[in-house]
Amino acid sequence: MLKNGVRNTSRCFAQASRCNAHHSLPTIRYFTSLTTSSRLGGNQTRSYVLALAGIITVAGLYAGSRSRIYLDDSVDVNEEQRIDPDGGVSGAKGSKKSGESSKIDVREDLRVEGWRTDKANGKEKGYITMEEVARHDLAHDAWVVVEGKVFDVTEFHKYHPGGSQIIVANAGRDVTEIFKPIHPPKTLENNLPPESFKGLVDPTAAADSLKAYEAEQQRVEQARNALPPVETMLGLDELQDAAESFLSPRVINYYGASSLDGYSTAENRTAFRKCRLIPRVMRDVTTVRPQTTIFGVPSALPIYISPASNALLGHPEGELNIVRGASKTGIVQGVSAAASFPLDEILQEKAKMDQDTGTKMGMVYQVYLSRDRRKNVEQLKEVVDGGVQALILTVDSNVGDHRQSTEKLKGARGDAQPGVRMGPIANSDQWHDASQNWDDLKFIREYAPGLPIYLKGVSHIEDVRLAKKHGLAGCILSNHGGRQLDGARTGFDSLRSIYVQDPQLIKNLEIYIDGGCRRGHEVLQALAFGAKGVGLGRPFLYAQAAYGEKGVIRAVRIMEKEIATAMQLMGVTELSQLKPDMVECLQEIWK
Ligand SMILES: Cc1cc2nc3c(=O)[nH]c(=O)nc-3n(C[C@H](O)[C@H](O)[C@H](O)COP(=O)(O)O)c2cc1C
Repeated sequence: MLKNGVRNTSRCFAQASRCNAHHSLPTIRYFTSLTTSSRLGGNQTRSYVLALAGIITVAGLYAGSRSRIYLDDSVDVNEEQRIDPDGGVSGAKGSKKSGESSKIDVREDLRVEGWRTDKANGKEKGYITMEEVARHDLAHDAWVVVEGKVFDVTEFHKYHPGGSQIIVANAGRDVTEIFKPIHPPKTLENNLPPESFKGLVDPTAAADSLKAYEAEQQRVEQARNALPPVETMLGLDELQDAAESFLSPRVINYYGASSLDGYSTAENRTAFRKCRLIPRVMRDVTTVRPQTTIFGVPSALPIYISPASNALLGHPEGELNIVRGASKTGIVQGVSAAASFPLDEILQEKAKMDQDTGTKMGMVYQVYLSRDRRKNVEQLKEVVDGGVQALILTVDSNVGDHRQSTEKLKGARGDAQPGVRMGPIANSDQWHDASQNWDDLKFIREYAPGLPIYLKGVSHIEDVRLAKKHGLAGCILSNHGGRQLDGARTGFDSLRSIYVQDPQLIKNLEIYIDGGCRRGHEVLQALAFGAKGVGLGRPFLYAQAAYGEKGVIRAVRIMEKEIATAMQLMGVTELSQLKPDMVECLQEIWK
């Protein structure tokens, strides 16, 4: 059953549980990404809904008691982290997963499985050189090496549950050590048509490639271990610097990348600087209370972790670091549809943390509409069964991104080479659907009944109005960290503009923003214009990359201290006391 040269993949990959029956495969995951397919058991949903009110009450008490900040000389808001016995840098020495090394046995008799082993780049009994593999490093011509075998994944990557980007970014390379720890044996052999197998690489070259990979892993591990103690990190940018001091250029690029010229990414940072704060004085602010609810869940702070893919690229424990850090600090984690651990593992970690802490952490799940809606059905079922508290539907990614810096870094020849047809470009990545529209909400609601839905990636006031009209719980004003439409207005500027036009709209709907926020007082600026909370994406990727779970905790503590201090200096004890007249902004004339 071939579809575009891909056997059984587009449906089965996202439906691992059902496919297992077909292929006798255990959980299927692809590359550093994770599938989000359904593996959780049946009807926890109803009981969860029934229990929700009670849980929220308990969690509210927890968040309230835990993070109330009494600021006097004897209390340092960073104290908790220093004494946190579990705050060690998990996985800093490399997890079991990353420590596994490949055993490449090119003598393995592939013929038993119907594979030809004597075919090598057209030459009988020859080997494919790594130089030859490196020439196939493009989306429309992508080869990878796994355990000495060369595969053409040009069609396959389009159907990869974790998105094609992670494969394309690694095309032309030996990906054994990225691939192997998170995929069952023979995943590619079992799921690709035989013609995708191109041959074998010279065992010496494969071994060299493996050695180089292992040396790189060692370098990263040593560099991470040599970082200054996490307590010396005083701002989120310092955590980024720490991570970037040792991460490979590819990972730095992946986390930092913007679309095209990075205009929107840069604007995200400067947007906050167009405003100045006008504090109130002579008010008793001995005690401040920065707690709120985020996506309907009690939160210690008016910030949350924006869903961002592939945390594993920065640290072997990836999203699990974020679960632990968010749970221990009482903030909400947004889990990306392209997270690098499968949702069931993330949910298991959450359950463990809930048990350890005796409370229920806030976790919301982000989805993209897939062109193959069956993938969404599986995904939503797992999400609902897993008991996440809300859905974030990201709608600014109806087509894939265009990250020139990433393509350049890869040394890709680009689609402009002679003989390769330029546009119109048909996007085939499964997690983007150019046809998505408001009617699709019916579909989402059908498979995620009762879950509040927040639309992420909204900029225009009319779309906020439409979201309200369609009964959505809220909107996240965002330009995706500047990774989608370059030139798109920043989340903070959208908030200001919408507030000026229709303040009531913001009062009647939960509005969040994200993009470029790195300081506590910037969060307060957004709250003054009616935002319920602010999402931070990259800071948590960097924090966990540098220091694992402890970095996540540190990032939260940094923001906690900054928010609490800024509240005191602004003369407010409750977030609701922040008002637009306490922020003054440059008024651009755009029309
Ligand atoms: C590496 C990376 C991966 C991301 N992956 C996703 C994703 O899978 N889904 C999504 O809705 N947003 C994703 N985002 C966007 C973030 O949710 C958020 O909108 C953005 O990072 C906010 O900007 P900031 O990084 O300046 O805080 C990603 C951002 C980055 C940097």
